[in-house]
Amino acid sequence: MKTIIAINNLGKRYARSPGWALKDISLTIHSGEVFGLVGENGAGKTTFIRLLLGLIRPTTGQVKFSHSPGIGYVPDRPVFYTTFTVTEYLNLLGQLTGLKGKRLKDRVDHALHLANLADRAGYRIGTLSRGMLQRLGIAQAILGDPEIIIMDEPAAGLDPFGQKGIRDIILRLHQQGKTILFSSHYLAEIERVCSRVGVLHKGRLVLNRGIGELMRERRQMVAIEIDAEAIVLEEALSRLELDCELEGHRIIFHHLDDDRYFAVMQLLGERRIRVLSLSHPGLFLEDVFLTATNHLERGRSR
Ligand SMILES: Nc1ncnc2c1ncn2[C@@H]1O[C@H](COP(=O)(O)OP(=O)(O)OP(=O)(O)O)[C@@H](O)[C@H]1O
Repeated sequence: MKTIIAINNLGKRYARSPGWALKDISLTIHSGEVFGLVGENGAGKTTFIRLLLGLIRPTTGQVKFSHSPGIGYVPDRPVFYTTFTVTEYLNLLGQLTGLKGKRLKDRVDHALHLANLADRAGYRIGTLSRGMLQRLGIAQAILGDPEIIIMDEPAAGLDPFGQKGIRDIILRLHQQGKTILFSSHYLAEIERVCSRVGVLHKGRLVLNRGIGELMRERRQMVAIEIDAEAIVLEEALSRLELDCELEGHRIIFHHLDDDRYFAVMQLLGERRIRVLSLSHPGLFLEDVFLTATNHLERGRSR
């Protein structure tokens, strides 16, 4: 895999701010990957994106690009001239970046098509819905055919249809070989479109893993639903030294091999507790996120 962005020991401390907004971030972005950045409010996502774009200067470290790739940027709230039509606006932007003639028309048509806005081409921007505006933000970012596209919470505030619209565009861009980096609060979005996820927590990168790798690990996770409150087994399970969480009537095991599985079944048998179902837990990335950011109160019933 070819490195396209190498980030080394990146840190940012804003003037007159007591702490670090971002600290010790080292990360490699590969060409053609879709990298999703998650983190709670104030975790440092926007700061990271601004540093990548060179909009602010790092306090420590550096961002190196393998060559000079074009970069398209979709801010979290793109601002437009609302009296322009969609096509007029994209034409103007294209002209400002030096496009003209057939090439300009082709690029505008391509951007409209990719952002699923072709049927709104003649509409005034002021009449567009929130989801359409967000897609117009993507259309303007891809107008110059950049190699890298960086988006700050592209699906924020959109309904499920709007979110899916953004996901579809990201997947289309990925198919075209673009390198995409975006931040999001929607874990389902990250899970569906990203090849890798990074979790920022209080300015630090606490997790940086491939989605495929996380999926494989997930297969070792097993949730057992029982006909009793799981909390009654807390002591016995901790004596067996099992890595698990108790949630209502569910016990979630992180790595349940055959021997441990047998021990658990024996324990349940002794207590006359019935197993209602066995499954792989559902909210996969949410668990990963919560564990990485230490919010999960392990072993406690909720
Ligand atoms: N211009 C600034 N001056 C001082 N502090 C700032 C500035 N911009 C951001 N911060 C602080 O840096 C930290 C990281 O903020 P940042 O906006 O990067 O987080 P975020 O993860 O994007 O949050 P959100 O999800 O709410 O957008 C926060 O504590 C924030 O208050």
